[in-house]
Amino acid sequence: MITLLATGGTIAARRSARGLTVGAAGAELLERARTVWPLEVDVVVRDVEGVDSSALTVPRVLRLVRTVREALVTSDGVVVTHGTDTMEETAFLLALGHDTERAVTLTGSQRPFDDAAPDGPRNLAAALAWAASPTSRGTGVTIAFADAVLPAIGTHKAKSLGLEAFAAPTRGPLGHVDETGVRRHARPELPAPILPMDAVDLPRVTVVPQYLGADAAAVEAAVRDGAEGLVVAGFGAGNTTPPVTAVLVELLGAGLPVVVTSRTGSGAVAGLYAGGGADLAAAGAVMAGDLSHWQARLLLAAVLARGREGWAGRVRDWLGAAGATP
Ligand SMILES: NC(=O)C[C@H](N)C(=O)O
Repeated sequence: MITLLATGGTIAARRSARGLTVGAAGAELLERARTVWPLEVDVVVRDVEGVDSSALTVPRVLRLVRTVREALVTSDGVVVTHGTDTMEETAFLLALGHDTERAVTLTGSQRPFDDAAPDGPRNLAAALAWAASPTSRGTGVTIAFADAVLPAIGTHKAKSLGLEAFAAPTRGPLGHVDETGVRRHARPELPAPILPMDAVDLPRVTVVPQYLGADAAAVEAAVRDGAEGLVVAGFGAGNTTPPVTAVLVELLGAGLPVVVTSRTGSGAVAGLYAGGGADLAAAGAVMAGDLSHWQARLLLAAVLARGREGWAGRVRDWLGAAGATP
Protein backbone atom coordinates (compact mmCIF):
# COMPACT_ATOMS: atom_id res chain seq x y z
CA MET A 1 0.00 0.00 0.00
CA ILE A 2 1.18 3.50 -0.88
CA THR A 3 0.13 6.60 1.04
CA LEU A 4 -0.47 9.68 -1.10
CA LEU A 5 -0.19 12.93 0.84
CA ALA A 6 -1.60 15.89 -1.08
CA THR A 7 -0.30 19.36 -0.17
CA GLY A 8 -1.49 21.53 -3.08
CA GLY A 9 0.61 23.20 -5.79
CA THR A 10 -0.18 23.75 -9.45
CA ILE A 11 -1.00 20.06 -9.84
CA ALA A 12 -4.08 20.81 -7.69
CA ALA A 13 -4.80 24.31 -9.02
CA ARG A 14 -7.54 25.59 -11.29
CA ARG A 15 -7.81 28.84 -13.18
CA SER A 16 -9.85 31.58 -11.53
CA ALA A 17 -10.35 35.30 -12.03
CA ARG A 18 -7.75 35.87 -9.28
CA GLY A 19 -5.17 33.61 -10.91
CA LEU A 20 -4.33 29.95 -10.33
CA THR A 21 -5.96 28.72 -7.12
CA VAL A 22 -5.40 25.42 -5.34
CA GLY A 23 -8.60 23.43 -4.98
CA ALA A 24 -8.41 19.88 -6.35
CA ALA A 25 -8.32 17.18 -3.68
CA GLY A 26 -5.85 14.30 -3.58
CA ALA A 27 -8.58 11.84 -4.62
CA GLU A 28 -9.18 13.82 -7.82
CA LEU A 29 -5.46 13.81 -8.63
CA LEU A 30 -5.33 10.07 -8.11
CA GLU A 31 -8.35 9.49 -10.32
CA ARG A 32 -6.62 11.32 -13.20
CA ALA A 33 -3.30 9.54 -12.61
CA ARG A 34 -5.04 6.18 -12.88
CA THR A 35 -6.04 7.04 -16.46
CA VAL A 36 -2.35 7.28 -17.51
CA TRP A 37 -1.20 3.76 -16.67
CA PRO A 38 -2.94 0.90 -14.92
CA LEU A 39 -1.59 1.28 -11.37
CA GLU A 40 -1.77 -2.10 -9.67
CA VAL A 41 -1.33 -0.75 -6.20
CA ASP A 42 -3.58 0.25 -3.32
CA VAL A 43 -3.33 3.96 -2.57
CA VAL A 44 -4.56 5.65 0.58
CA VAL A 45 -5.04 9.39 0.05
CA ARG A 46 -4.76 12.12 2.67
CA ASP A 47 -5.11 15.85 2.10
CA VAL A 48 -2.64 17.39 4.54
CA GLU A 49 -2.17 20.90 3.11
CA GLY A 50 -3.90 22.71 0.29
CA VAL A 51 -1.63 25.59 -0.67
CA ASP A 52 0.63 27.01 -3.31
CA SER A 53 4.06 25.88 -2.11
CA SER A 54 5.25 29.49 -1.86
CA ALA A 55 2.98 29.73 1.22
CA LEU A 56 4.63 26.84 3.09
CA THR A 57 6.95 27.51 6.02
CA VAL A 58 9.64 25.52 7.81
CA PRO A 59 7.31 24.67 10.76
CA ARG A 60 4.63 23.40 8.34
CA VAL A 61 7.14 21.31 6.42
CA LEU A 62 8.54 19.88 9.68
CA ARG A 63 4.97 18.80 10.46
CA LEU A 64 4.80 17.16 7.04
CA VAL A 65 8.09 15.36 7.73
CA ARG A 66 6.50 13.81 10.84
CA THR A 67 3.34 12.90 8.89
CA VAL A 68 5.45 11.16 6.23
CA ARG A 69 7.36 9.32 8.94
CA GLU A 70 4.12 8.06 10.52
CA ALA A 71 2.76 7.01 7.12
CA LEU A 72 5.93 5.02 6.39
CA VAL A 73 5.21 2.75 9.36
CA THR A 74 2.18 1.25 7.60
CA SER A 75 2.97 1.93 3.91
CA ASP A 76 5.35 0.42 1.38
CA GLY A 77 6.16 3.94 0.22
CA VAL A 78 4.88 7.51 0.36
CA VAL A 79 4.13 9.94 -2.46
CA VAL A 80 3.74 13.65 -1.75
CA THR A 81 2.10 15.98 -4.26
CA HIS A 82 3.56 19.46 -3.81
CA GLY A 83 4.02 22.76 -5.59
CA THR A 84 7.24 22.93 -7.57
CA ASP A 85 8.42 26.32 -6.26
CA THR A 86 9.69 24.95 -2.95
CA MET A 87 9.62 21.22 -3.69
CA GLU A 88 13.43 20.97 -3.57
CA GLU A 89 13.39 22.35 -0.02
CA THR A 90 10.64 20.09 1.31
CA ALA A 91 12.32 17.12 -0.40
CA PHE A 92 15.61 18.09 1.23
CA LEU A 93 14.12 18.39 4.73
CA LEU A 94 12.52 14.97 4.22
CA ALA A 95 15.93 13.63 3.14
CA LEU A 96 17.56 15.09 6.27
CA GLY A 97 15.20 12.95 8.37
CA HIS A 98 14.94 9.84 6.16
CA ASP A 99 16.01 6.55 7.73
CA THR A 100 14.20 3.74 5.95
CA GLU A 101 14.59 1.61 2.83
CA ARG A 102 11.08 2.68 1.76
CA ALA A 103 10.82 5.34 -0.88
CA VAL A 104 9.44 8.83 -0.41
CA THR A 105 8.74 10.52 -3.74
CA LEU A 106 7.54 14.05 -4.40
CA THR A 107 5.84 15.19 -7.54
CA GLY A 108 3.76 18.04 -8.90
CA SER A 109 3.21 19.75 -12.20
CA GLN A 110 3.94 22.85 -14.20
CA ARG A 111 0.45 23.05 -15.67
CA PRO A 112 -2.73 23.30 -13.62
CA PHE A 113 -5.26 20.56 -12.94
CA ASP A 114 -7.73 22.03 -15.44
CA ASP A 115 -5.18 22.57 -18.25
CA ALA A 116 -6.10 21.10 -21.65
CA ALA A 117 -2.76 19.22 -21.73
CA PRO A 118 -1.79 18.76 -18.07
CA ASP A 119 1.50 17.16 -16.98
CA GLY A 120 0.27 16.37 -13.45
CA PRO A 121 -1.49 13.04 -14.10
CA ARG A 122 1.56 11.48 -15.77
CA ASN A 123 3.94 12.85 -13.12
CA LEU A 124 1.77 11.44 -10.35
CA ALA A 125 1.36 8.10 -12.11
CA ALA A 126 5.16 7.88 -12.39
CA ALA A 127 5.71 8.83 -8.74
CA LEU A 128 3.25 6.16 -7.58
CA ALA A 129 4.81 3.53 -9.84
CA TRP A 130 8.28 4.42 -8.54
CA ALA A 131 7.29 4.37 -4.86
CA ALA A 132 5.44 1.08 -5.28
CA SER A 133 8.25 -0.67 -7.13
CA PRO A 134 10.83 -2.83 -5.28
CA THR A 135 13.33 -1.06 -7.57
CA SER A 136 12.99 2.14 -5.54
CA ARG A 137 13.99 0.50 -2.25
CA GLY A 138 17.01 2.20 -0.73
CA THR A 139 16.84 5.24 -2.99
CA GLY A 140 15.73 7.61 -0.22
CA VAL A 141 13.77 10.75 -1.00
CA THR A 142 13.31 11.53 -4.68
CA ILE A 143 11.49 13.88 -7.04
CA ALA A 144 9.62 12.21 -9.91
CA PHE A 145 9.03 14.67 -12.73
CA ALA A 146 8.77 14.51 -16.54
CA ASP A 147 9.53 10.76 -16.55
CA ALA A 148 12.79 11.21 -14.59
CA VAL A 149 13.44 10.37 -10.95
CA LEU A 150 15.95 12.72 -9.31
CA PRO A 151 17.58 12.49 -5.88
CA ALA A 152 16.27 15.07 -3.40
CA ILE A 153 19.81 16.05 -2.48
CA GLY A 154 21.41 18.22 -5.17
CA THR A 155 18.21 18.83 -7.17
CA HIS A 156 16.72 22.24 -7.90
CA LYS A 157 13.93 23.71 -9.98
CA ALA A 158 15.69 24.80 -13.15
CA LYS A 159 12.79 25.90 -15.36
CA SER A 160 10.07 28.40 -14.56
CA LEU A 161 7.47 26.89 -16.90
CA GLY A 162 9.12 24.10 -18.90
CA LEU A 163 7.85 20.61 -18.22
CA GLU A 164 11.28 19.20 -17.34
CA ALA A 165 11.26 21.49 -14.35
CA PHE A 166 13.94 19.88 -12.17
CA ALA A 167 17.64 19.24 -12.65
CA ALA A 168 20.33 17.57 -10.59
CA PRO A 169 23.27 18.98 -12.58
CA THR A 170 26.12 17.08 -10.94
CA ARG A 171 24.15 13.95 -10.14
CA GLY A 172 21.63 13.23 -12.90
CA PRO A 173 18.50 11.09 -12.71
CA LEU A 174 18.50 7.95 -10.56
CA GLY A 175 15.93 6.38 -12.81
CA HIS A 176 13.09 6.79 -15.25
CA VAL A 177 9.43 5.80 -15.31
CA ASP A 178 7.72 5.64 -18.68
CA GLU A 179 5.98 3.22 -21.04
CA THR A 180 8.80 0.71 -20.51
CA GLY A 181 8.16 0.64 -16.76
CA VAL A 182 10.36 1.58 -13.80
CA ARG A 183 14.12 1.66 -14.39
CA ARG A 184 16.83 2.52 -11.88
CA HIS A 185 20.26 3.58 -13.12
CA ALA A 186 21.99 4.52 -9.88
CA ARG A 187 21.85 4.38 -6.12
CA PRO A 188 22.25 7.66 -4.29
CA GLU A 189 24.49 8.24 -1.27
CA LEU A 190 22.17 8.27 1.74
CA PRO A 191 23.57 10.08 4.77
CA ALA A 192 22.34 9.17 8.25
CA PRO A 193 19.40 11.32 9.42
CA ILE A 194 20.32 14.52 11.24
CA LEU A 195 16.99 16.32 11.50
CA PRO A 196 15.73 16.42 15.10
CA MET A 197 12.28 14.81 14.81
CA ASP A 198 10.83 16.86 17.67
CA ALA A 199 11.83 20.21 16.11
CA VAL A 200 8.88 22.52 15.46
CA ASP A 201 11.09 25.16 13.81
CA LEU A 202 14.76 25.59 12.89
CA PRO A 203 17.29 28.31 13.76
CA ARG A 204 17.33 31.34 11.49
CA VAL A 205 19.86 30.95 8.67
CA THR A 206 19.94 33.73 6.06
CA VAL A 207 21.10 33.52 2.45
CA VAL A 208 23.22 36.49 1.38
CA PRO A 209 23.77 36.92 -2.37
CA GLN A 210 26.92 38.07 -4.13
CA TYR A 211 26.67 40.47 -7.08
CA LEU A 212 28.90 43.01 -8.79
CA GLY A 213 30.19 45.37 -6.14
CA ALA A 214 28.27 43.80 -3.22
CA ASP A 215 29.17 45.55 0.05
CA ALA A 216 28.89 44.35 3.65
CA ALA A 217 25.40 45.83 4.23
CA ALA A 218 23.36 42.66 3.55
CA VAL A 219 25.59 40.56 5.80
CA GLU A 220 25.45 43.11 8.61
CA ALA A 221 21.66 43.40 8.27
CA ALA A 222 21.25 39.62 8.43
CA VAL A 223 23.26 39.43 11.64
CA ARG A 224 21.40 42.40 13.12
CA ASP A 225 18.13 40.59 12.31
CA GLY A 226 19.19 37.59 14.37
CA ALA A 227 20.71 35.18 11.85
CA GLU A 228 22.35 32.29 13.69
CA GLY A 229 24.19 31.27 10.55
CA LEU A 230 24.76 32.54 7.01
CA VAL A 231 24.83 30.97 3.58
CA VAL A 232 26.75 33.06 1.09
CA ALA A 233 25.57 32.58 -2.48
CA GLY A 234 29.04 33.18 -3.84
CA PHE A 235 30.36 33.88 -7.31
CA GLY A 236 31.66 30.99 -9.45
CA ALA A 237 33.57 28.47 -7.36
CA GLY A 238 32.64 30.17 -4.08
CA ASN A 239 34.07 33.66 -4.26
CA THR A 240 33.05 36.90 -2.54
CA THR A 241 33.78 40.61 -3.00
CA PRO A 242 36.59 42.12 -0.86
CA PRO A 243 34.23 43.91 1.60
CA VAL A 244 32.05 40.81 2.02
CA THR A 245 35.14 38.64 2.48
CA ALA A 246 36.39 41.01 5.19
CA VAL A 247 33.13 41.08 7.16
CA LEU A 248 32.67 37.31 6.91
CA VAL A 249 36.22 36.61 8.10
CA GLU A 250 35.53 38.82 11.10
CA LEU A 251 32.19 37.09 11.85
CA LEU A 252 33.73 33.63 11.47
CA GLY A 253 36.39 34.72 13.94
CA ALA A 254 33.61 35.63 16.37
CA GLY A 255 32.10 32.14 15.92
CA LEU A 256 29.29 32.73 13.40
CA PRO A 257 28.70 29.68 11.15
CA VAL A 258 29.13 30.51 7.43
CA VAL A 259 28.51 28.13 4.51
CA VAL A 260 29.47 28.99 0.93
CA THR A 261 27.54 28.00 -2.21
CA SER A 262 27.74 29.01 -5.89
CA ARG A 263 25.30 31.27 -7.66
CA THR A 264 26.11 29.41 -10.93
CA GLY A 265 23.57 26.68 -10.06
CA SER A 266 25.84 23.84 -11.12
CA GLY A 267 29.05 22.32 -9.82
CA ALA A 268 30.88 22.27 -6.51
CA VAL A 269 32.52 25.19 -4.67
CA ALA A 270 36.13 25.37 -3.52
CA GLY A 271 37.96 28.13 -1.67
CA LEU A 272 40.36 28.95 -4.48
CA TYR A 273 40.91 32.70 -4.61
CA ALA A 274 43.00 34.88 -2.33
CA GLY A 275 40.92 37.76 -1.00
CA GLY A 276 37.74 35.71 -1.59
CA GLY A 277 36.90 32.03 -1.14
CA ALA A 278 40.40 31.05 0.01
CA ASP A 279 40.22 33.56 2.88
CA LEU A 280 36.75 32.29 3.87
CA ALA A 281 37.92 28.67 3.89
CA ALA A 282 40.98 29.59 5.95
CA ALA A 283 38.73 31.39 8.44
CA GLY A 284 36.56 28.26 8.89
CA ALA A 285 33.72 28.65 6.39
CA VAL A 286 32.37 25.39 5.00
CA MET A 287 32.17 24.91 1.22
CA ALA A 288 28.79 23.32 0.45
CA GLY A 289 29.79 21.09 -2.45
CA ASP A 290 27.04 21.03 -5.09
CA LEU A 291 24.18 22.00 -2.76
CA SER A 292 22.02 24.96 -3.75
CA HIS A 293 21.86 27.94 -1.39
CA TRP A 294 18.40 26.85 -0.36
CA GLN A 295 19.38 23.28 0.52
CA ALA A 296 22.60 24.47 2.21
CA ARG A 297 20.49 26.84 4.31
CA LEU A 298 18.33 23.96 5.58
CA LEU A 299 21.37 21.76 6.22
CA LEU A 300 23.03 24.43 8.35
CA ALA A 301 19.76 25.16 10.16
CA ALA A 302 19.24 21.46 10.95
CA VAL A 303 22.80 21.18 12.25
CA LEU A 304 22.41 24.32 14.39
CA ALA A 305 19.19 22.92 15.86
CA ARG A 306 21.49 20.74 17.98
CA GLY A 307 23.65 23.72 18.96
CA ARG A 308 26.60 25.63 17.53
CA GLU A 309 29.28 23.43 19.07
CA GLY A 310 31.18 21.52 16.35
CA TRP A 311 28.87 22.82 13.60
CA ALA A 312 31.52 22.85 10.85
CA GLY A 313 32.54 19.23 11.43
CA ARG A 314 28.92 18.08 11.45
CA VAL A 315 28.12 19.95 8.21
CA ARG A 316 31.29 18.56 6.56
CA ASP A 317 30.52 15.00 7.68
CA TRP A 318 27.01 15.21 6.26
CA LEU A 319 28.23 16.70 2.96
CA GLY A 320 30.78 13.90 2.62
CA ALA A 321 28.21 11.18 3.38
CA ALA A 322 25.82 12.76 0.83
CA GLY A 323 28.46 12.72 -1.91
CA ALA A 324 28.38 16.51 -2.08
CA THR A 325 32.08 16.79 -1.25
CA PRO A 326 34.91 14.22 -1.61
N1 LIG B 1 4.29 24.59 -10.62
C1 LIG B 1 3.98 24.86 -9.36
O1 LIG B 1 3.56 24.01 -8.62
C2 LIG B 1 4.23 26.28 -8.90
C3 LIG B 1 3.32 26.73 -7.79
N2 LIG B 1 3.42 28.18 -7.63
C4 LIG B 1 3.68 26.08 -6.44
O2 LIG B 1 4.82 25.96 -6.11
O3 LIG B 1 2.78 25.75 -5.71
